[in-house]
Parts: sequence; structure tokens; C-alpha cells
Amino acid sequence: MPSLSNHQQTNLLLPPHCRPKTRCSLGNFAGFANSSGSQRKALKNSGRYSRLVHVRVQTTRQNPAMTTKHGDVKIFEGIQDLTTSLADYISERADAAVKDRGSFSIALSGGSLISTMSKLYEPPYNKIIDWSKWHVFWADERVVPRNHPDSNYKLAKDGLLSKVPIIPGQVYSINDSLSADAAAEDYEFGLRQLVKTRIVDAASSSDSPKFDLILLGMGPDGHIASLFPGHPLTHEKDKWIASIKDSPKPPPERITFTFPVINSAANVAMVITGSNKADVLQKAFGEKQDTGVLPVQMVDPTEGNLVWFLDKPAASKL
Ligand SMILES: O=C1O[C@H](COP(=O)(O)O)[C@@H](O)[C@H](O)[C@H]1O
Repeated sequence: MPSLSNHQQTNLLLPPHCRPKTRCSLGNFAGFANSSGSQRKALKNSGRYSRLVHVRVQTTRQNPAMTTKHGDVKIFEGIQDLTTSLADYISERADAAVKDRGSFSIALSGGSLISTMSKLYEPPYNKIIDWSKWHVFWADERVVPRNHPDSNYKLAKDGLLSKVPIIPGQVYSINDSLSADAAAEDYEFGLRQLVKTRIVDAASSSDSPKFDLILLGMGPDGHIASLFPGHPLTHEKDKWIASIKDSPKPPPERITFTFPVINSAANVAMVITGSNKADVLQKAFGEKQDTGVLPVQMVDPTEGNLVWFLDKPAASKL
């Protein structure tokens, strides 16, 4: 991926600490059938979906998603069906955004998510997707060099981005030469410029960015992005991008989208696989506990769509 020097952004758009330097994260910044928020709220209020334990396993991708108070839930017999359905979903969202706005802003997570996107670089998706319109961001990133095995950028680059003709200057990785605080500030600064120019859409009811699609995984503790259970960052209201230096899951230093950004997206997809997620998913779909709300339970796009892609082992306790 190129560094700032071969990116079109002008210095005027750069945060002050980047202007005289050659590396800055601007440009590439370094270098759910869908129920909307309002429909979900109506479902919650109607009491028709008091618990999800009654969800029937849907084993083929022909089956429509089941609409619940938590969004639309798709449960797949095998990983192949899940990855194909996810590729259909992503390419449909991309197509709709390009028709509507002329570009597609997508935020990725790390972890197991990337391997579930593998169908995208195979026919027919690799041919039908207009990759030149994609703008790729990270919902969270570890503050490590971009070639480090813990880097979410490296994971996505090796597992997807290097296999499709995405424009390098439209891949917005963090500036890995900065501290966690500075990297978060820098990422937010870059994002603000892209909202001003509407590469990333703006939410109508707040000043938040409105990503066309945010893809999230979930850890076995119920964390999403780098927002962990009980951590004060789950209540952040002002910052779009926050730094965390005490992540319970290594590495400790990370940056993350905050809930105001996640819940302003036009579409959020939760992609959760594996039996080690079954217990927490059962809790997540149950009533919120007195002991605290799990970050995964706080994903609730205000006016957007939420869809869950689950495999059978992850959904085994629903
Ligand atoms: O640390 C992280 O973990 C979560 C979950 O990862 P998974 O491998 O259990 O799916 C991931 O979504 C996040 O991006 C990552 O930084």
C-alpha cells in the first residue's frame, strides 16, 4: 500500500503533525433481509420477539433471514454456505452504495472475519464487483507495524485486499509510526476529511460518519471491534475513533471505532462462527444482564440495518 507521498490528498487536509513528514495515515491514512433500526424498535416494543431462543436453524442460503428484535439472523449449516451468502450480501451492499452515492465505504474488523470473506476474490464476485469504487477502513486496529502478525491490516491484505484490484490509495490503514493516542486522533482526522468530501456519507441525525457497511466479528467475551465488556470506552460519546492501551486481549494497544460511529452505519453485519462463541451469543440474544451489557448487545444501528451471519456451532445455544 502506498504511503502519503503517492496519495492525492493535499497537505492542507493533513493533521498538523503530518504536514512536513513523508508518512501520514491520510489517503490510505498511512499509507442484516434487513431490518432497519426503527423496524427493530417497533418489534422490540411489540413484544413479538421477546427472546431469540426460538430461532429455527436455517440451513440453506435460499432461506430468508429471520427478523428478530436483534436484527435479521441467518444461521448456516456450513461455512461454505455462510461465506457465499456473505459475499452475495457484501456485493449487493456495494452495488447499492455505488448506484446511490458513486462509491462504497466499508469498514473491516480483524480475527476470523477475514477468512469468511474469501469468496469475494473468486468468480463471480471478483469479476462483478466494481473494486475501483471501494474505500476500505478498519473498525479496529492493533497499534503494531503494518507487517506485524497481529496487524488487522496485514490480515486483510494477505487474506483479501492483495487478491482484488482495490485502489491502494483507497485503503485507509492506520499510521503505524504513531502512538496509540496519536494514531486514533490521526485516523479520526482523516475520516473527518473524507466525510466532508462525502467519500464517506454523513449521518442525517448527527455529525457521525455513515459507513455503507461495517463488518464486525465478536470475541468469546462479547467484545466487538476493540470495545471490551466493562471498559469505559463502550460509553464514549464524542470521539469517533478512540485509543485503548489496556486491551484485555493482546496486543494491549489498539484503536477502535466507537459506538456513535458503529451505530450510525447504513448497514452492520455481525459475522460469528465457531462453538466457542455459543455461550456468549446465547447471553447476547437473551435479556440484558444486571451484571452489565455486553458490547455486542450495544450494536444497534439507529436508522441502519443489522444482519447476523452465524454458523451452526456458534448458534447452537440459541
Ligand atoms: O481482537 C479482535 O477480536 C475480534 C474477534 O476476533 P475473532 O477471531 O474471535 O473473530 C475481532 O472482531 C477484532 O477485530 C479483533 O481486533
